[in-house]
Amino acid sequence: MARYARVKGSIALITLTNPPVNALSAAVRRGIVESVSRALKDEQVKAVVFCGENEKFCGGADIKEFSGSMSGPPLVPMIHSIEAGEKLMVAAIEGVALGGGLELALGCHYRRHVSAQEALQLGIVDQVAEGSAVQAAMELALSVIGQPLNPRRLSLRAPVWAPDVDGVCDTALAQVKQRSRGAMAPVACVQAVRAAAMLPYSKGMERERQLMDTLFRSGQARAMQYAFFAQRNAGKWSLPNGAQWNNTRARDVQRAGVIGLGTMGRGITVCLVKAGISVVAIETDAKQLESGKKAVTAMLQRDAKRRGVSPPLHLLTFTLSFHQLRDVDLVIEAVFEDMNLKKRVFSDLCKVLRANTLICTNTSGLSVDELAAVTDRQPLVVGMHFFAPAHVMKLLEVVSGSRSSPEAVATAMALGKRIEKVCVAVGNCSGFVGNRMLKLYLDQSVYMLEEGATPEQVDQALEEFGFAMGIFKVSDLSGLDVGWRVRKASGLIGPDVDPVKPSRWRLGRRYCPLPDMLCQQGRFGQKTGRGWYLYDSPGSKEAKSDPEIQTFLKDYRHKYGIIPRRITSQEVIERCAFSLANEGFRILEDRIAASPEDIDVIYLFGYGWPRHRGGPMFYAAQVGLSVVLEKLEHYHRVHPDVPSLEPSRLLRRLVAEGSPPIQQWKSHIKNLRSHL
Ligand SMILES: CCCCCCC/C=C/C(=O)SCCNC(=O)CCNC(=O)[C@H](O)C(C)(C)COP(=O)(O)OP(=O)(O)OC[C@H]1O[C@@H](n2cnc3c(N)ncnc32)[C@H](O)[C@@H]1OP(=O)(O)O
Repeated sequence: MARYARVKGSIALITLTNPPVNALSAAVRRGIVESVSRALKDEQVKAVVFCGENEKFCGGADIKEFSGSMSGPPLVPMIHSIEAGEKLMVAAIEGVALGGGLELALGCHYRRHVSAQEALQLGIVDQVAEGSAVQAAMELALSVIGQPLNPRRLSLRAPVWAPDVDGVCDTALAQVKQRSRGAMAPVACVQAVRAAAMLPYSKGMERERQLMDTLFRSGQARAMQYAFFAQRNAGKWSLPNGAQWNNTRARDVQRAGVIGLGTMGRGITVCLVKAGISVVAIETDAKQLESGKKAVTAMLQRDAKRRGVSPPLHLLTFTLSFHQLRDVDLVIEAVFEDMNLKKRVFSDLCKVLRANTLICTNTSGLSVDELAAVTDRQPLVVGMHFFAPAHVMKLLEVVSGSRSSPEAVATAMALGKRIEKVCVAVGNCSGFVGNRMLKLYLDQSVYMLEEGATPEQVDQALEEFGFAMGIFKVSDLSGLDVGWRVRKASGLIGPDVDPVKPSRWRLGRRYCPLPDMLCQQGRFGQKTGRGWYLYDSPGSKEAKSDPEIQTFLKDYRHKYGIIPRRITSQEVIERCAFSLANEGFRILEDRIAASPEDIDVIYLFGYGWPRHRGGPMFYAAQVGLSVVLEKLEHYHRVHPDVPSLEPSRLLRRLVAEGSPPIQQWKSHIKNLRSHL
């Protein structure tokens, strides 16, 4: 809707009213068209000022409408009629002016913005005002009423022609194509800029419309719209006992403790302090404490310098003494990923913490219930699974154990939001959601190496699909020794395993010993300068093909009598993506995740899944569930020794029920026990 009011005698004030961000829904567009027409007809009105309710100009087109049939006045003709209007039009921009909101502002003859110095420099706005933008816009309108409008109409401006504009666009296009990894919209943006710079206004607009039509109809647009709402819905968590985001109060956290100042503990400390929370950071070793202190201080100083503020170092206490934790509201344990060590820390914490202090564990997959069981406060224990580097990565899995209280979950979710993470509440199982699925994706990748692929081929296929980095590059970055240690701890590698020709069969299923064999050679990835790839020196980042790995793989296949075959990019994507989705369906069956959207958000923000592909569950829906089922059945027939390739019950059920849209999957999961 749009509200119309006449103010200061000669000004029509049109207020966009569609909370929370005044998106341009059909009703809003209709309201604008009617209000503009009224203003144009009213002889007393000399100028029109547009603003948004609650000091938010406009968040753009209403994305919710994109999935249905569009009704109401179309956006572009509406903006054209404003621009062509015979009365002065001014946009009073406060808060946001995004997408169609910015277009509406650009259609006006004058603009202002409350904070965007950069927009001023770019010539997008004419003045930056302190105080009320609406008042400033009205004063501006009154001061320019009567001046000719044609020079203010953007459609009448000559294209910005530079002699080398074509070359500049070619260069930009090449760069964008490389960076966008298959995403169509960034490429179309450069093409639209080229059209704007080189063609007359109407032709440029026509070209933009064509580009927009293509994008609008694409699966990528659907994926991005889905990802947008999935991200926002993830915050609206619910537990089977009825507790949910809007009926459970989170506790206020003023002071927190962080246990362990390794890579994760340092990143978590930085996040908390940046959000204004006092942190007591604990180490057991003086040297480690000192190096943690230096690293955290340096990170905060760098960040503060970038933002032109002073680093909040006064919020930090570094200590070797657990007793300093007695006043904190919440503790995040971030010690080494070792169950016994974590249990010891949890018992020690209970001796010093107040009885009502929450204990959170930053584990990437250990049982939250098992850890909670050693404490005197099981309802106050939850998992907070951060992703490395913790001060950079947006994702936080909040793990609700079987005895975690709604208040503890609410507090961890609220704290995550406060430190600007995208939080997803998940249930407790080995690996939770993200790493439980990752295991199967990693398995498929190494099986393909056994069968004939190289790390380069697998990575290239994944990067062409849109991942920022292929799985083998990611493994080198995170360190191959991490998984090796986990496999040792879980008994998959031990004294019984032949070090020269290890078995390819463990726990009744196929096992690929290649990663273990690499670790035995000291190839831990970037940190040792050698992993699946070769690096110039330990710690360097540029991955180069390593002929030794090619020979190693050849020898390995020869040793085990494997005849290598050509593996296509299609097979790489199918085996990786469909394995992920298949485990995602099992996770939904087990009720470890509340919805497919939550799983997709985890993969988008924690594992580099390309946004223009929505997430593994959305991708499966887009490819078609019956196709995914057929492919999984095929791969399971070919690899009967890989039970995880067997299609999940839920996938079969959904296909049998006619492959309903992803939003309806939840209602097809009935009578299954929930862990959330
Ligand atoms: C009819 C014409 C069709 C063709 C038009 C072609 C040209 C125009 C294209 C566009 O305009 S596309 C849309 C461009 N706009 C955006 O992409 C903005 C997206 N929104 C945001 O980035 C953020 O939401 C924000 C505006 C910066 C606000 O961020 P904040 O963190 O303050 O709040 P959120 O939690 O993100 O959002 C609050 C609430 O509002 C809903 N919402 C936000 N933007 C839109 C929108 N454009 N359409 C519909 N709904 C929107 C969001 O889902 C949240 O809802 P709830 O979760 O609270 O229900």
